[in-house]
Amino acid sequence: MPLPLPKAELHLHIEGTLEPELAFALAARNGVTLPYADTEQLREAYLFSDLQSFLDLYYELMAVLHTVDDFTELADAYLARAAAQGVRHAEIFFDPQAHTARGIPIGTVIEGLARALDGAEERHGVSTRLIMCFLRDESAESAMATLEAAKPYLHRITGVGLDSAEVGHPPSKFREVYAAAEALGLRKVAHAGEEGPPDYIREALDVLGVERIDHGLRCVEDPELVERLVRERVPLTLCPLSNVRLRAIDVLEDHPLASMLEAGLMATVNSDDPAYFGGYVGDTFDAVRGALGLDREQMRTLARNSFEASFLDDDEDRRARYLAEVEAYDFDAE
Ligand SMILES: Nc1ncnc2[nH]cnc12
Ligand SMILES: [Zn+2]
Repeated sequence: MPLPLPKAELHLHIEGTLEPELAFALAARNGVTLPYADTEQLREAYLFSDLQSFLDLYYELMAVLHTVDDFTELADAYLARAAAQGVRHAEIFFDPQAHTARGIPIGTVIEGLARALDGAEERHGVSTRLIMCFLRDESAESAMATLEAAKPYLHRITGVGLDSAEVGHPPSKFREVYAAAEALGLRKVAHAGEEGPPDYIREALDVLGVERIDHGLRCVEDPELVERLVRERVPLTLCPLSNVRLRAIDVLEDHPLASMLEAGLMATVNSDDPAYFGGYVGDTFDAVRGALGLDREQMRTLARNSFEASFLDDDEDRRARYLAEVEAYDFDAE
């Protein structure tokens, strides 16, 4: 087997890596009854009409996650899969409010994930960072309380993000929370322009001061915004398979990724919620290459961008090693 193109994954919800098999195993272990007969019936529910229809199932299935070990097992399974697809570095989102709302302490979630991440280098050859996301369809007060509750674990957390149902929940709702996160030394990203309008991307930059935009797909509707994103080299963590499954675009062949690269945008390709959207990040690279006819240099650019956009600023030697691996990658050996 040839080695896959080395890459970083920058947009990955760990709860979105919950495969049906693990969901049923954890349900049995924790005495949770799922409203699906088996994994096959569960998979049949993976037909989404929009972001909300996915989120309903995503939050429902989280009911199987209870213990520190559950979170460790979930993250370790992701890291094994990601490593096999060429991921050398992963910046992993988690949704604490989706667990604390069910009575699971935030410490259980973070300790569980951190145990898997602590072993990731040795077990899988993957370096990691953890990004704590606030649910934008919950209140700003709830987000602030979550940030407060995370204070004993800040040494584990690199940054904050913003996810869940986008439309009607503009970034500006979280102005104070992001200011507080910045004061704590946390890096900042936010989902914007997935289903929401281009102005949400502007707000994420101008009001929240984010360093990357998660998705950012709808920037293409606004040439002035595209020009700014190019000029400021703002990374976009695109998730093409997610966009198809959540009906933001009809078919992968229609995805604007190629034209975004041609426009000079700092695009990266990621999997979002791979257990639900039909592929991990290596599968996603393969899919866009095939559907959009990307050439080898475009693929190399995507890999290079992923490391350049990563939060490896505290470990520039490592970033340089990864970038050297990208430049040395031999497509002829595939
Ligand atoms: N694609 C996505 N958009 C917003 N919130 C999410 N949570 C998990 N996946 C998400
Ligand atoms: Zn996402």
